Amino acid sequence: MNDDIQTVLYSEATIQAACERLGKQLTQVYRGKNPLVICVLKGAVPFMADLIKQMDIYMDIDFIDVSSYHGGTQSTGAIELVKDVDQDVSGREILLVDDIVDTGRTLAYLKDLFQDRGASSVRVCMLMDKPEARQMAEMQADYVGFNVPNEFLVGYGLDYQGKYRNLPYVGILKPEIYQG
Ligand SMILES: O=P(O)(O)OC[C@H]1O[C@H](OP(=O)(O)OP(=O)(O)O)[C@H](O)[C@@H]1O
Ligand code: HPA
Repeated sequence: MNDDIQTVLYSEATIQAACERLGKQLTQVYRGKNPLVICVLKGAVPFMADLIKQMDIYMDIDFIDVSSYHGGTQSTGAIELVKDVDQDVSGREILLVDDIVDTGRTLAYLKDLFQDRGASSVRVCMLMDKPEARQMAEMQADYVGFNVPNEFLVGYGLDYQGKYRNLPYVGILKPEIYQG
């Protein structure tokens, strides 16, 4: 699997340092607030696991699964709710945790969903922000690990056709992998 990678953009150590920095920041923001921290499946699993270990606060966690890429490199535009959260979000301070904001469509869908359900706040923590790909200009994350180039990335949760999520770093695939 590692042989399929052309370039490593963010090493394991660089990602862990970002988790530590974000975790400290979020500890200050949420101390005493008992937030509901929601992991956006599946891509955010490695980031969620590392981030929450760096947050020294009481919290609840939950999981939601929405999908728009269906395995390929282009957003299909239509967001599908595959699995909802288990908990009532009304009156809760929500922190959405995801691996990447790209076009912004997933984030727009999720913010609307939780605001409509009466959350008292909805903030967003993304490991990566790809600003050049944004189709919804107003969609910004509140806390971001890295601004990334406008390339299709894999690793640390990000997949191509369901694979590469388990790489401990983020990189770019060799072109021949896309060409089959
Ligand atoms: O800003 P956008 O263009 O909407 O893209 C961002 C979303 O795309 C990816 O999820 P995907 O829909 O591929 O599901 P996955 O996490 O299960 O891979 C990623 O994890 C984000 O949730
Ligand atoms: O760059 C990406 N790679 C994998 N999945 C994604 N979902 C949005 N952007 C990306």
